[in-house]
Amino acid sequence: MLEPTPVALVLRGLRCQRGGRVLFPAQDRSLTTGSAVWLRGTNGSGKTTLLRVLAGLGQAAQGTFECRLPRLYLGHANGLKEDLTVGESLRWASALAGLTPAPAAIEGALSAFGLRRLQHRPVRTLSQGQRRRTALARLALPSPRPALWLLDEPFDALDTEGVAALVTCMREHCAQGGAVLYTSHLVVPNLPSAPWDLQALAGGAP
Ligand SMILES: Nc1ncnc2c1ncn2[C@@H]1O[C@H](COP(=O)(O)OP(=O)(O)OP(=O)(O)O)[C@@H](O)[C@H]1O
Repeated sequence: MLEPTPVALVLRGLRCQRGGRVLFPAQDRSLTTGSAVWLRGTNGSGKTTLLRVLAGLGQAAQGTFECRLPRLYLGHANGLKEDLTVGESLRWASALAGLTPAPAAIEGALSAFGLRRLQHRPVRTLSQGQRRRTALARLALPSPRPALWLLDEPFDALDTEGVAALVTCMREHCAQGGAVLYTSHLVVPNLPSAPWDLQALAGGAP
């Protein structure tokens, strides 16, 4: 008999609020390891708020959730320091995550996002897409354990090649027993994903 796929995340009646308003109906959901889930919803429906709560950066209004994998959250903002180079930024992000990747792993992650040629360039000289690639490169570092990635609009500012690099990275992560919950306003090609629709409550949208 096949073993059931392990659960990465469970939500039980979870609701979130901003500015004192509850944003969406109670969510009862689960995400399994090895899967990517596309969190969809209109502007203002509460996707960012929900991801931040799941990342431990905000409080739920009601309900609970249980995450059975380590979490890695990447928000809208790239969180880069203007004076660091691309290579230093990746090493800094690794250190913040408690990782000390070997030089070959850093090179591999830079290559995965087409950044090797830019590795000595300061962040302040990068375009928006190059900044996004730099922030995302940490996803291509070898990880000691499968994780749940919580990615808020990770495809923003990426060109076709950047989208393909991130899709490859997400697919490999799922194949290795990780899980991904991401938002995107556009359909992402070649990324099999289960949809999760967040419906704003009346008065919850802009
Ligand atoms: N600082 C704030 N104070 C009060 N309300 C806020 C604040 N920030 C956001 N909101 C409101 O919370 C709601 C949910 O915002 P959130 O950013 O989670 O939505 P979203 O689904 O991620 O939207 P988008 O698709 O536009 O990124 C919105 O209606 C927004 O107006």
